Amino acid sequence: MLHQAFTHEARLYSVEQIREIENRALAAHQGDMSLMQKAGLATAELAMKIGADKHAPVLILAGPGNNGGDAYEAGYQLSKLGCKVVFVICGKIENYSRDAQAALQRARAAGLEFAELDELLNAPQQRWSLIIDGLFGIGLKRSPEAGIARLIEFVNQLSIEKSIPVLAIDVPSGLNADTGQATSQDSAVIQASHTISFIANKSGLHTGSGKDYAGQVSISTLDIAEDFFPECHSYLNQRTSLFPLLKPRKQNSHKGSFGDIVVLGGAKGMAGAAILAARAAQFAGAGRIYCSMLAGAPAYDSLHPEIMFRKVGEISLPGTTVVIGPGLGTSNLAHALLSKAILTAQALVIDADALNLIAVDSKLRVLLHNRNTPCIITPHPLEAARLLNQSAADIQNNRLLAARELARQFNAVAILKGSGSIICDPDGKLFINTTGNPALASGGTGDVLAGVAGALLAQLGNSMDAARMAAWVHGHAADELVMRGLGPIGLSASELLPEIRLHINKLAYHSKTDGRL
Ligand SMILES: NC(=O)C1=CN([C@@H]2O[C@H](COP(=O)(O)OP(=O)(O)OC[C@H]3O[C@@H](n4cnc5c(N)ncnc54)[C@H](OP(=O)(O)O)[C@@H]3O)[C@@H](O)[C@H]2O)[C@@H](O)CC1
Ligand SMILES: [K+]
Repeated sequence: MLHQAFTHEARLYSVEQIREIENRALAAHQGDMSLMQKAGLATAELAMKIGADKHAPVLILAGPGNNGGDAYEAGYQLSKLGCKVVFVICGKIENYSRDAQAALQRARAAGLEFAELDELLNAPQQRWSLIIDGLFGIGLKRSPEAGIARLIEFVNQLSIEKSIPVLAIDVPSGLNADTGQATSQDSAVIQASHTISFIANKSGLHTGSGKDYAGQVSISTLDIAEDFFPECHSYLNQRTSLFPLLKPRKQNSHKGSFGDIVVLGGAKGMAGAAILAARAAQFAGAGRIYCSMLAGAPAYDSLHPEIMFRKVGEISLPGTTVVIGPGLGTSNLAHALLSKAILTAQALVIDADALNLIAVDSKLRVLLHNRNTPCIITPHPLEAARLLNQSAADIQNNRLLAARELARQFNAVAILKGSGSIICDPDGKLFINTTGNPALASGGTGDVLAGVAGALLAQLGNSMDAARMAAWVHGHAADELVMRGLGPIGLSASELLPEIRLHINKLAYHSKTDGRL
């Protein structure tokens, strides 16, 4: 099975799939400990690593379901390790499952401390070494009601003011584990510094708002055997799976070996977008780069004279990889160029205004469908909303579903941009990107991504591989620059270029040369 090539950390399962795995594992009764006891032990072990200590108590919030059961087991294990714990019960315990009842009884029998919610809210000065969030896991169905929402806000405030780590059990409470969104726009979500995800990794921890709420994610499979896991179709887009894609270059190669890129865009007032995409294609290793701008081409790019400018009517597209959209506008000429590109380009990246043109023209969709190989489309949520005739909020509410629809409807590999960009092919195979940060939320970074995707498509010849590598290297370049203090505030799209070049070279050569280029 393909998924076995990926680690447990890299495989993403839906809540529905996790419920199935859990049910099968529960029915099989493997080992002496229940899954909940294992979950509690794994939580306690992580808690000890990230801040639980013997000098200040650990605050443990236990909710109305099995997530609460995990919390009691974790507290019990922590007490055995010498930590003082204080539980706050949130919700009716009459409805607890048998395992959760047993966990609560074990904690009570061990004489552990329980506090009332009001006591906690009225004692903001109490010092805690760690807060464990066991309010809701994958069973969250609606927005936390007022009392629990107030508790979540209280905990978030406390952890920021006093720098207390917050460990979320399975999922930060209030977050949808599939979509990475809160149940409604203003509903409360625990802001965790760490999340321990049980049985499998979950998409919602890595896309949309998930990255902001989950903090550092670790996985515990609860020792469930590999056979219990079904084939999975969603993965994290990580560096390790990109290594084999870009091969070291042969000595006997020439500029024709690495593809001709044609950037089409740059209407009046937006010339910079096309130039950025062209420069990005240069830095990402394309052999020859041409640029045609609707505003009229300059004689040359003085910073990168290697880019060749051609008049719009003079450019030939067959045999080339076209990047169309950066600064293209939506004029009739833009439309005509897009039709021509879809009909004749060997390979294609469609970005920005080219996507807006497709959104309102069903004939262009038909042309896209008739292409033999999927192109790459790179919408941000608003462009995706136009393409799918939805609102941007609809897109964000279920980014995975939106990416799958985009890929299927447009016969494309879609890169749905945003926090945790999603890369999906027309068959529904999906990757969530692991790199990138708010430094990329500035003008021009999308043009750079389109240019890099074009150059990698020309070199790799496969839209999914190119899209995955482009998204990863684009985000990783921003991460590295931010680590050196060059962002997130004020990082410009142009500064990404040399960093992208560095990391593409590392991907091609690092594994072969033990880190040396
Ligand atoms: N089974 C096992 O052995 C294992 C389970 N595991 C653990 O169990 C977790 C899943 O447990 P779960 O299914 O009980 O769901 P959970 O997330 O605890 O919440 C459900 C409760 O919350 C309630 N509720 C929901 N929304 C609400 C709201 N907004 N405001 C108020 N109440 C709300 C809901 O009420 P209801 O809607 O049914 O009325 C129900 O009572 C999983 O994430 C993992 O941590 C792992 O240890 C592996 C072994
Ligand atoms: K939780």
